[in-house]
Amino acid sequence: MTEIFDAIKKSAIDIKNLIETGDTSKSSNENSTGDTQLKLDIASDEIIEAIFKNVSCIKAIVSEEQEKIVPLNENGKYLIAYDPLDGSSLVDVNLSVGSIFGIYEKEFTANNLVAAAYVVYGPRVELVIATEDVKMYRLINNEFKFMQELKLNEKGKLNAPGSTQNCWSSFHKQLIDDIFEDGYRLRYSGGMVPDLHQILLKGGGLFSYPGTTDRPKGKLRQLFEVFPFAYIYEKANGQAVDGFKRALEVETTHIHDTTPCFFGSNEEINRVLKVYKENAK
Ligand SMILES: O=P(O)(O)OC[C@H]1O[C@](O)(COP(=O)(O)O)[C@@H](O)[C@@H]1O
Ligand SMILES: [Mg+2]
Ligand SMILES: [Mg+2]
Repeated sequence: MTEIFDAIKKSAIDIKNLIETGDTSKSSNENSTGDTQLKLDIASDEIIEAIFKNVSCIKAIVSEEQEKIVPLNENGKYLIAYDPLDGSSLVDVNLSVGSIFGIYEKEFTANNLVAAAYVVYGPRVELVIATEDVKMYRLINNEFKFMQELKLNEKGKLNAPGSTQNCWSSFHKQLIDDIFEDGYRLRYSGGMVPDLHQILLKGGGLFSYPGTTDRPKGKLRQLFEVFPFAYIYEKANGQAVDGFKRALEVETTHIHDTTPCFFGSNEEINRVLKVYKENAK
């Protein structure tokens, strides 16, 4: 597994350089979810694939930017699903973005996830790795230095509500309004990685991306976005759910499946579970 984390560190340095100098315009392609790919999405994907190819323990990969699973090394043990550049449209306005990695064994399903990691490209580059615990590293002079272990408190102060309000169900809107009523602060940049990183570092809160009238199954992708962060939040003493059950119990029928998702500290997630149980049909 160390080889995989070393490969992620290497790709992070290359992607940081790409973000600083690369072309932020759109390509003429769409990915499997129907998003127009930016040239940066494609270039980040190529960087990661080229680096992972040389890691013998990686059997296959699947990227948010590619339609199919790519076999790499027949005798490898691990499967990696990744979002090479999460929040890529934010590069244009110079907000933070990230890369997300889920490390699986046997099959790309939540119960086979064995580790997860993400990189935040912000004013500083930080890497968070979750195996049994959750550790944060910072890029200093081209090397990742260990900074701290991350643990969530029982309750936080931040609220990050995703999607468009006019597509929310009325009970979801009520839940979010009630949370603000209780004094939570709005912290939502539109980048899942920096938004979830902020909640982790500030000790807690709620990030939600519900099922909506236009997207009943939410927007965020299970393998590349939701499961890796669910793993990280659980290992940091928090929770991740789809409204009714653990996100890591959500079934995957296709590699590009999405799911509604909620990440946070225990108190906020228990509140979500209660409201959804009482209201959803
Ligand atoms: O603008 P919305 O609908 O709230 O969506 C924001 C979400 O979409 C994303 O940008 C999707 O990721 P990509 O940029 O990898 O497609 C997440 O980072 C973010 O949480
Ligand atoms: Mg993404
Ligand atoms: Mg992406």
